Amino acid sequence: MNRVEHDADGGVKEKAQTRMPHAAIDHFMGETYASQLLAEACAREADFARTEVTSDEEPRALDLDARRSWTLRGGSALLNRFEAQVRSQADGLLAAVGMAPIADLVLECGLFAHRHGDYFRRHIDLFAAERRRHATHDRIATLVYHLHIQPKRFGGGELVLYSLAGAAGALRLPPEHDRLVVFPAYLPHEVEPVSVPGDAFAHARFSINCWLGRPRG
Ligand SMILES: O=C(O)CCC(=O)C(=O)O
Ligand SMILES: [Fe+2]
Repeated sequence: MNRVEHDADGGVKEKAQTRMPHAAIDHFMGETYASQLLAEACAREADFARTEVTSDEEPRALDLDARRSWTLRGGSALLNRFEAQVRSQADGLLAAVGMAPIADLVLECGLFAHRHGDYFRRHIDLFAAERRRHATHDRIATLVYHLHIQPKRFGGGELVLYSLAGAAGALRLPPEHDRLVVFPAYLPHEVEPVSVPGDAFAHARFSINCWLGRPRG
């Protein structure tokens, strides 16, 4: 046994950090931004469509067994602002999960909503094996920025990180308003089912999901 496994509480955390490297940054964008983005999301409810996923066969298709959530279609100046903030801090965000800076960084960002009954089953964000031919870059790190009305009106929706070794533990992160979570794109994870009493769109679990990637040489 190594030193970490002999440790008390702190050691357990350290072990989880080794198996499921992640970082959480509170107040990442600030309340003014978060409430503006929530207001925009609600005003544009009609621009949200069911999220599609990439499979081995197809670059984009609905697969409601794997993923039930909603994606904002069309651009957003607020999303662009988030992207600019991430770009300016990219090296530090990568370092927070033990990853090296990425030359020619590629960013993919989108705004998502999980409504009543929605979820995203266990998956990795990396396009591996056959799926890889559908993309021109490789995802290196996943960023998830959670936001929702205060106080929170939904239940569930925990982001669960798993170690690569599968059964060796899981880390359940409740979505916290204005918090950014960073983890390597190879780490298996899921969004547990969300329950939104009444299912008002404004009460949904919102998130910006953003990937830091590297163009393929
Ligand atoms: O919303 C989340 O917490 C994570 C979503 C996710 O896993 C993804 O979009 O790939
Ligand atoms: Fe994911």
